[in-house]
Amino acid sequence: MSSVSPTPSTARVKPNAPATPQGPNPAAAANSSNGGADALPEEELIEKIRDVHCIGIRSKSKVTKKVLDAAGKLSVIGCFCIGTNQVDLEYASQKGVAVFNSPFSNSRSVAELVLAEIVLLSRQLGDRNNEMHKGDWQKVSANCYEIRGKTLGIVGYGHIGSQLSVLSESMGMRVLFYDVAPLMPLGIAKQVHSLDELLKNSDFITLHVPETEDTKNMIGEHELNTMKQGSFLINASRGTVVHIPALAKALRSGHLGGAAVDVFPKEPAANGKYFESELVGCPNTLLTPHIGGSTEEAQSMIGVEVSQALVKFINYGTSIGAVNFPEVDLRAIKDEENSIRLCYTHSNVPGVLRQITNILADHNVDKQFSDSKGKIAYLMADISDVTSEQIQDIYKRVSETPTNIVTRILY
Ligand SMILES: NC(=O)C1=CN([C@@H]2O[C@H](COP(=O)(O)OP(=O)(O)OC[C@H]3O[C@@H](n4cnc5c(N)ncnc54)[C@H](O)[C@@H]3O)[C@@H](O)[C@H]2O)C=CC1
Ligand SMILES: O=C(O)C(=O)COP(=O)(O)O
Repeated sequence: MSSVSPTPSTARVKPNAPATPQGPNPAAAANSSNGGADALPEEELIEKIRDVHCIGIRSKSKVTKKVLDAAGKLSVIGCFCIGTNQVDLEYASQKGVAVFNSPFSNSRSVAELVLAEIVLLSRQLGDRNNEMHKGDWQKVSANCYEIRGKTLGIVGYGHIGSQLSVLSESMGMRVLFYDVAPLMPLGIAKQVHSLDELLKNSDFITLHVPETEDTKNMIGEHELNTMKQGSFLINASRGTVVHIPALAKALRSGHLGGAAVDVFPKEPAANGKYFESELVGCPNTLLTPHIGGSTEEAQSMIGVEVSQALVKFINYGTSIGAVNFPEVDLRAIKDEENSIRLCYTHSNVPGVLRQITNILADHNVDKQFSDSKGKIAYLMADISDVTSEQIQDIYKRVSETPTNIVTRILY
C-alpha cells in the first residue's frame, strides 16, 4: 500500500515497502551503534526533525512540545524502548502524531539485572571488587547474607516486576508487591495495601513503576526511613522516582545496607566522563549507566517490534499498540487499483461522523471503524471504485473539515 500526499500533512511511502520504515527522511535521534548513548540536544533535534515523517528514539531523546511544533511533517514516533515519558504524548496526539513503543521486549533483561544486583548487594560485591582492584584484600563476612528466605518488595508489578517475582522466588525469596492496580500474584507472592507496608516488611525494595506525576520522588526521606535498618534499595525504573540526596544520606548514615541505581534524574547525553551524582562514593552502592534493557537479545527484539509497528502505521494506518492514539485497524484493504483507505485523525467532538458520512455518502464504503481516546479520535474507512478525481475530492473535503487534525489517503 502506498499513500497520496496532496499536502505535506500526509505521509508518502513507497509501494510494497519492506519491513523497515521507508518513509521519506526517517530520522534516528539516538545513535544505536553505540547503544543509544548519544541523544541530540533539543535545538539540534529541532533542526533535524523539520522534514521528517517518522522518527525512532530511545529513552533519552526528549520530544518536547517545542520539538513537535518544529516537526511539521511528523506522522509517527517509534520509542525503541519501554518508557515513553521522554515524549510529550498528549501534545503528540493533539498534532496527530502516533507514538509506539516496545512494551516488554527488554523486561527480561531488566529483571535479570535486578536479580543479579540483589545477590551483589547482599554480598557487598561492589565494594570488595573495588578494593581488590586497588590491591586491597578484605575478606569479610559481617553483614553479608544469602538471599534465600529474604523478602523482596516490588513496587510496580507490571511486566518487569512480575517477571522478577518469579525469578526471585526460584532463588528462595519471599515476594511482596505494591501496585496501584489490584493484580494477580504469581507464585506465592502477596500484594500489600500500601507502600509503607511494603517498605516496613522487605529486606530489598525494587522499583518498577513508570515516570509519572505520582511516582516523582515516590521514595524520599520518609520512605527511606520507613525501610528496615540494613535493607537495600534498587532503582532500574526512572531517576525521578527516588530523591537522590535523601538516598545518599540514608546510605552514608548506614540506615540502608546498600543500593543499586541504574537510572538518574539527569543522565549524560553521551558516553564519556560526564557522570556526577551524590551517590558516587556511597558505601555498597552499585551505579550503572542505564543499562537495564541493554542486551543484544532485547535490542534485537525491540528493533523488529517497533519497526513493524511503524511500517504498519505508515503503510496501513494501523494504530494497534500506539500509546497515545485510539487503537484502530481494519482487515486487509482490497488489492485493487481503485480502492483507497481513508485515515482521518480528528478532534473528538460531536457531529464528526455525520460530516464524514455525508462526504462518503455516494461512495462504496467497504468497511469503516473509528475509536476515540481523550481529545482525539481516529477513523479508518476502505472505499472502493473511486476515480483519481474522486480521491482528490474526498481528500480535500475531509481535510477541510473543521475537526481535521491529519488526513491521509492510502492506496
Ligand atoms: N533501566 C532500564 O533500562 C529500563 C527501565 N524501564 C522502566 O521500567 C518501568 C516499568 O516497566 P514495566 O514493568 O514494563 O512497566 P509496566 O507498565 O508493565 O508496569 C508498571 C506497573 O507500575 C504500576 N504503577 C504505576 N504507577 C504506580 C504507582 N504510583 N504506584 C504503584 N504502582 C504503580 C502499574 O500499575 C503497573 O503495574 C518503565 O516505565 C520504564 O520507565 C523499562 C525498561 C528498561
Ligand atoms: O526501555 C526503557 O524504558 C529503558 O529505560 C531503556 O532505555 P534505552 O533503550 O536503554 O534508552
